[in-house]
Amino acid sequence: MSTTELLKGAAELFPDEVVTSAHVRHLDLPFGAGRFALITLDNGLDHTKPTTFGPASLANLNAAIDQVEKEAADGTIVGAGVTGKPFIFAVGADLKGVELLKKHEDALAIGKGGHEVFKRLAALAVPTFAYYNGAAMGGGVEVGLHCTYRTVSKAIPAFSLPEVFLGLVPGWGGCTLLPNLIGADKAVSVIIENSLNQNKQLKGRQVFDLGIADALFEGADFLEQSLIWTANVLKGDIEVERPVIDRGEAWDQAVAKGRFVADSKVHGAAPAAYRALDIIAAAKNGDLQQGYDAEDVALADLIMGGELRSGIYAFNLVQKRGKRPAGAPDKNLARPVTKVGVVGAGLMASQLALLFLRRLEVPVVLTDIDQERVDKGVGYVHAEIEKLLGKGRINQDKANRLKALVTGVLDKAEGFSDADFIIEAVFEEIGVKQQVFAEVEAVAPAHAILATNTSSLSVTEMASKLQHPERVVGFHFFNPVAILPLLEIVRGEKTDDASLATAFAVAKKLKKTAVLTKDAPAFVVNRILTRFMGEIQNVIDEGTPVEAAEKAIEPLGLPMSPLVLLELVGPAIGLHVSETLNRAFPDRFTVSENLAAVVKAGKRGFYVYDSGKPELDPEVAALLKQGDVVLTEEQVRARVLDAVAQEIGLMLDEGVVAEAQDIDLCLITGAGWPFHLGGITPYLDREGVSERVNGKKFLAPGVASVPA
Ligand SMILES: NC(=O)c1ccc[n+]([C@@H]2O[C@H](COP(=O)([O-])OP(=O)(O)OC[C@H]3O[C@@H](n4cnc5c(N)ncnc54)[C@H](O)[C@@H]3O)[C@@H](O)[C@H]2O)c1
Repeated sequence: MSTTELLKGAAELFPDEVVTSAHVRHLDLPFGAGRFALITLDNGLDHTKPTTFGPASLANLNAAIDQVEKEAADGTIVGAGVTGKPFIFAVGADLKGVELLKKHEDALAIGKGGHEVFKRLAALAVPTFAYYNGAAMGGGVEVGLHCTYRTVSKAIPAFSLPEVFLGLVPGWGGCTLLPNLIGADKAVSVIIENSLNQNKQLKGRQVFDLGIADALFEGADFLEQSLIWTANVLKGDIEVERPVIDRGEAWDQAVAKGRFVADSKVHGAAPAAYRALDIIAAAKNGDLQQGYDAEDVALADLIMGGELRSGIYAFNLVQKRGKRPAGAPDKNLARPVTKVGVVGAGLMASQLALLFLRRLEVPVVLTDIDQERVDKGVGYVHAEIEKLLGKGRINQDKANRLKALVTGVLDKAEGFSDADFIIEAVFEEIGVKQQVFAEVEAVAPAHAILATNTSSLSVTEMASKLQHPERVVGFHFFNPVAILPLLEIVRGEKTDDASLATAFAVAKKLKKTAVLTKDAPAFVVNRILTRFMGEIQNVIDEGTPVEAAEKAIEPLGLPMSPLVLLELVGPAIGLHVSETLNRAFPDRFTVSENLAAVVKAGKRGFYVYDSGKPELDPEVAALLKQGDVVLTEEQVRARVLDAVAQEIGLMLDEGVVAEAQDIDLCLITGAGWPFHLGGITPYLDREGVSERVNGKKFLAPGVASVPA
């Protein structure tokens, strides 16, 4: 089948494709280097709608190459280049269309379509150049990899091969060409490590340093500089040197390292990274066509699998729902925030002070119960600003300005009398928090918002003794604050719209993913995690060995095992939250005697790491009192997943969040729950757990589901 026929057939599968044009214009290169054809990829929309490739877009590029091919063959042009519309080069395959594909053969056709078109670029009779002028991802990057040379702008906002992150492989040449260009080690870092590291993006300089691009230019006159460089290359005045690729053992080691990274992130539970690594491993022999064929098969298999649907679902949640939170009140009601007060200068409070300072750049006042603690909190913020300065993330002026904006006081009246937004992060005890809010209300302006970072207590109860409970909101951050994007915004019974709107406006400035939750015990993430961990603890308490209980959860591919997570949270905090939830829902949340004993013994967790790997601490083993019911791994998994599905079902019935999507958004952004699961509800739906437990699926048909 010809490329044109292949793409025409595929176009019917993508009914709503936003079509990218590939416009060819001609220009004379500087220094008399000759006539040049420049293809510009453009979908005709502004830069917020990046250029993508579906079959019709590929057909347009194919037609542009028809023209350029003739000109190259008859000597009309000396070279050809590809660039993008302002701020965007191209961001790859049209995922909306890919999601709709229902047959393996159709998925295969999409892979082949891309390959056939891009390969023609590589086969032109003249040298080709990709000018990465703006964001380049996936298929966009791969178009450029087929060119002879590449330049990149210092100003590009993002550059990545994010396929593995989404549940695919870079399947239009990425897995094959990149290791052949820059070596397996660097290719693995881009394709596997960056993707699995929350889809880390490269900046222009890194693209150049990695050897993906041959030249790096300022954003302001990028195309002009690129064309001058092109002229110099074509005239032989600039010679591009490429490293000799080590095809020996180093290649195998790089692939092994990639497998180690994949194992540590997804524990074999998601296939994409492993499929990509197989192709990278095979690319060692330099046989490009063999690599492209393997890419086609892997891509089609993955498009038909569940991981991609979950990946796209999760991506859309974070990109869309995360930015436009469901249930947020009219943003025009929000009041300005020009000064922030933070009560407590402990672990969370000092991180919060730093965050408010950096994002709002307004005065931030910290307070605590003694001067030493206040000084420690301010000292922490200063030290973090110094670190940012040291890393070149801010300049000296900004560091000085930020440092001058943060102060510490003992007297709340002195610090908070002109603050508009005051957040408390003191001990997790309702009495202490009520007392703190009463003291704050006595000195703060009437319009000031009183926010609480409580992890599990009732916001309504906390506000109940105040004169103005309507200005209290829950503002629950996750530790580490700089890394976890989630912010659960809790509406108390009396919270008014203006206070809530202000909370959402602040969250936006803090660049957090805000999710509105009802004032229910432990809100979203802590409630689900506590039920999840609680059920694992239950099966351990009943008699299943610790190692077997942990192993049963591995197929979920969580970033860490449940008991390692407990260590991170702190067993005492875990116990405390389970006690709160046990008071609220005694039928479902138990307080484990074994966990209480571990906490009482002052242990930081169940494991010791003497051998480098977690092993049950013999002292903890001696403390454990277990029953004699030993479950199989399947039974443990079923118990735990059933418990989670039941809890989510109840939370949705109670209206803790608006929809199941919010649960997934919370788990992804607040607990690092894997993208390849799409949070948790698509997984529970797919595994039949939701229907078994609640009689129905969490998500509507077609959302994040696998094609029938
Ligand atoms: N640690 C976490 O991972 C985490 C995550 C999210 C939310 N939280 C919540 O944040 C809050 C603080 O937790 P933390 O881990 O930072 O605790 P922490 O013990 O590190 O800090 C609490 C600070 O509050 C101070 N404090 C106590 N009473 C005070 C008062 N009356 N006036 C002023 N300061 C007072 C203490 O001296 C201490 O410095 C808790 O509500 C907790 O549930 C904690």
